[in-house]
Amino acid sequence: MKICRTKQDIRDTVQRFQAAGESVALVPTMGYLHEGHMTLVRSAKANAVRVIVSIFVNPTQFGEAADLAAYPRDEARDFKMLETEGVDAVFCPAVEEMYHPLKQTTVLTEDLDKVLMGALRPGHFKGVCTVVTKLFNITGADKAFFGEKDYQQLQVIKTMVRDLDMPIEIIGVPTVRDVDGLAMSSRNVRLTPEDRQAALILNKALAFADYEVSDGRTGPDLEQEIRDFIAREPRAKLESVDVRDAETLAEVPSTITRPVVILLAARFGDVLLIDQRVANPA
Ligand SMILES: Nc1ncnc2c1ncn2[C@@H]1O[C@H](COP(=O)(O)OP(=O)(O)OP(=O)(O)O)[C@@H](O)[C@H]1O
Ligand SMILES: CC(C)(CO)[C@@H](O)C(=O)[O-]
Ligand code: BAL
Repeated sequence: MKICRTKQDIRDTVQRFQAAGESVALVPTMGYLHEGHMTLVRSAKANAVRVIVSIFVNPTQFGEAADLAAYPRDEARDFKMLETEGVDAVFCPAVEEMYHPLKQTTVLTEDLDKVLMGALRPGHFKGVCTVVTKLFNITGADKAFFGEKDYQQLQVIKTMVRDLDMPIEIIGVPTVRDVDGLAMSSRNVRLTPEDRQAALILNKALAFADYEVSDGRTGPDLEQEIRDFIAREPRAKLESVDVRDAETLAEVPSTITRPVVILLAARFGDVLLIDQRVANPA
C-alpha cells in the first residue's frame, strides 16, 4: 500500500492506475477507522479495480475547537487496517499541504447548507463540500463512496456533483451497526460506558418511527412521538428530530407516498451522535 503525503504523489499514483486502464474508487475519511469505513472500502473494491482512501481531519468543517481537538486519531492502526483490506494507496496530507495559506474559495450547497445538521453545525457543510471538491480534484478518482449514516452529507455531495458537473460517480453505502444496534462512529470511543448504553435509544427510536411510518404516520405528530420516545432515556440530550423526503430532504406532507428519512441528532455527555433510517409508507 502506497502512503502519499503530498497532492502530487497521490495524483501521480492515480494517473498511473488510470493510464493502465484501471478504474479508481476513492473513500474519503477522517481516520480512526472502524467496520463502517471497512464496509465502504469493500464496496469500493467491488466496484473499481483500484481503491484509494484519504485520511484527513478537516479543520474547516468543525465548529467547536474542542470537538476538533478531541477527534480521535491513530494513523498506524488505520494503515494496518487498510493494508489488510488490500487498499492500493492512502492519501494523508498535513493541513499545510491541503490548504494554501491565502485560500479564499469555498463550495456551498446554498439551501442544504442551512438546514438540519447545517443549522446545528453552521459552516459544517461548506467545509465538507470544499474539502471533498479538493479531494476529487486532487485525486481525479472515477467514483467515491460515502456512508448513509451521514445522510445529509451524502445528499449534499450528490447535489454538489450534479450542480457543478463534477466528473465522478457518488455511491452511498448503508449504515453499519454494532451488534447491539449502535451506528458505528469514530466518536463512539469518547462515550462513557453509561452513555454508550444510553445511546442505543437512537436505533430503538428509529425502529419505532419506521413502524409508525409504515402505519401511515408522518409530520409534526410523528416527530413529537419520536421526541417522547427518546425522552425515556434521561442521558440523551436531544438536538433534533426530523422526518424528511428521503431524496430531497424537503419537509413532508401529512400523507406520504414516497420514502422518508428519519434523522436524529443527540448528545450523550459532550459527544454529538447522529443516526438515520429510511422508511417506506405502506
Ligand atoms: N457506521 C457507518 N456505516 C457506514 N458508513 C459510515 C459509518 N460511519 C461512518 N461512515 C462513513 O465513513 C466516511 C468517513 O466518515 P468519518 O471518518 O467521519 O467517520 P465517522 O465514524 O462518521 O466519524 P464521526 O461520526 O465521529 O465523524 C463517511 O462517508 C461516513 O458516512
Ligand atoms: C467526507 C469527509 C471525509 C470530509 O472531510 C468527512 O465529512 C467524513 O468523514 O464524513
Ligand atoms: N462524519 C461526518 C464528519 C464530521 O462529523 O465532521
